Amino acid sequence: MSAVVTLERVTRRYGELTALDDVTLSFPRGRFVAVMGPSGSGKSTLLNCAAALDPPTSGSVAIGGVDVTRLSEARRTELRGKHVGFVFQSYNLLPVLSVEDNITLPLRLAGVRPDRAWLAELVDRVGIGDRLRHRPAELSGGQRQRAAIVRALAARPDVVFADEPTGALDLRTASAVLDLLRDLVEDLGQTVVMVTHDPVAASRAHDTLVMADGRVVDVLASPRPEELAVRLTRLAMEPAA
Ligand SMILES: Nc1ncnc2c1ncn2[C@@H]1O[C@H](COP(=O)(O)OP(=O)(O)OP(=O)(O)O)[C@@H](O)[C@H]1O
Repeated sequence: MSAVVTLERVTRRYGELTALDDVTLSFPRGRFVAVMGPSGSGKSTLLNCAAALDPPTSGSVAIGGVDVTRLSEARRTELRGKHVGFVFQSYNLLPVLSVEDNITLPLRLAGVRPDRAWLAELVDRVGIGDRLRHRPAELSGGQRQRAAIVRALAARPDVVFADEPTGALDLRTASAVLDLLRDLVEDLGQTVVMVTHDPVAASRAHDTLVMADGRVVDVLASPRPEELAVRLTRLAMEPAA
């Protein structure tokens, strides 16, 4: 399995605090990987480093074979625009733009011509074809997240990072969005890395990384939600090293 994103001995410190502690891992192409762990264990820091948003204090990160730790801020921004997609808990859609303009905005900012056939396929797949001319406020939470998923995939990125993508959704809508993400991985070979606090959400991924104190302490293949819940409860009860 080829790796889309590779972290080699990545450490991220904030002053005295080590948020990410010598992490080496890779995200294989076409996998859906969940990242779990207690609050403060380093999940967001891992995501930010792996997505070239935040440079590590030491170690290296490669996306699509390019060592992003050696790039200038401007080149990292350019690389993200073309190779990395993002999905957030709060959707991050611009309220004044139509859904369609929201979807194509990152492409236009990155100077990439939208591939209309690809966008039509994505829109059709996620089922928001009749909502493109609406403003985000006129959509349900689930529809907004579907629009945000189309936006994330529009540039055919190497990898999509999703930070609590179902955190603001009710159970049924969340389940449908997770099905959609899993289908995009299975059918299109997309790579998705998802941070979540929800063991049920994580159980829909192929693999789950469990973090504690800035390290990856477990990699579980297709874990059951109960198994994850027990593991996380134990970690939350363990005193920090
Ligand atoms: N910009 C920052 N400045 C200083 N400390 C930070 C910064 N970002 C994160 N930290 C610290 O780094 C550690 C890891 O934070 P991180 O946000 O990665 O954890 P997390 O697992 O995502 O937590 P949560 O589940 O609560 O979002 C925490 O102790 C946090 O306080």
